[in-house]
Amino acid sequence: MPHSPTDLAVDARGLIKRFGSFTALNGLDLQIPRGAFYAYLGPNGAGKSTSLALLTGVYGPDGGSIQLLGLDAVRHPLKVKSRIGMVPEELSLFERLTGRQYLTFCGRMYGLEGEEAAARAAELLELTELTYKAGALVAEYSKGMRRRLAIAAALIHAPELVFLDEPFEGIDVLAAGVIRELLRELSRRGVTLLLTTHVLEIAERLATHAGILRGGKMLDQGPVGELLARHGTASLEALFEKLISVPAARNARLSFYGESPGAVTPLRRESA
Ligand SMILES: Nc1ncnc2c1ncn2[C@@H]1O[C@H](COP(=O)(O)OP(=O)(O)OP(=O)(O)O)[C@@H](O)[C@H]1O
Repeated sequence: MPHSPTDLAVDARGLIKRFGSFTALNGLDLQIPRGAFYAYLGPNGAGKSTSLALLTGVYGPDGGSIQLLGLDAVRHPLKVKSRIGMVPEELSLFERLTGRQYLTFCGRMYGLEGEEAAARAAELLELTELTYKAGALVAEYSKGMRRRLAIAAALIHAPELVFLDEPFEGIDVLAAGVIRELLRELSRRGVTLLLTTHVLEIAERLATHAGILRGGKMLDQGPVGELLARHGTASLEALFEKLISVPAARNARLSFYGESPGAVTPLRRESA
């Protein structure tokens, strides 16, 4: 059954984005029902990060429309930004603040009173298991800690819709479990989540809905059960393989290694 626009947290239609003569998004449609946990899947270069940059107002689209939470995101960017959260793939945090100061600063940027921002920062540090690092400068955080801090920062204003671009990148197994639980809890509370990941096992565990894009176009999207049934596949991984053609690299040759161990052709040195 088609969704009415008010049922949709994200309703992007015909999105176009060009970089010079290259078309990165080529009429992309993306629909996410409110409350869904949407796995946004596609091979490297499919256009996932570019489309998230458009949805969150980093770039303007060259064509198409974007409705977020029932609002036109191009015409009302500030109203929309106050209700959405984003964890980008490339993090740029304020290195000379401590983790606690950074989160409190983010809260203040969204208009929270000082005490409220500090209280929320403390809760989020606890939830992302960063309390023990709260007083250290962000510059001293490891890659996984930085990502967890970015997730905490994206939640400080209690957004109704959160975009997470590769949130599990660089996070160890235990911390990944903590973040997965945090995302599940948000989902239970009705927050709409979009997650990009190349680890399909994560998508498999969390997603209620999925969309698969390639070459800047949506190949198919919908509730996970319906998608799998439609394509006769048993898992998102099988669906991904079916919809995305086998990369050319699989048929490429490795000519300069021997067939068996030790059979590598030795380097020939130019004689002096
Ligand atoms: N600033 C830019 N200038 C030129 N081309 C760009 C720019 N940003 C992205 N592209 C191109 O747009 C296409 C989509 O890139 P994008 O980063 O959105 O892909 P992605 O699906 O997020 O990939 P990945 O899984 O590798 O993160 C790619 O071909 C990329 O080379």
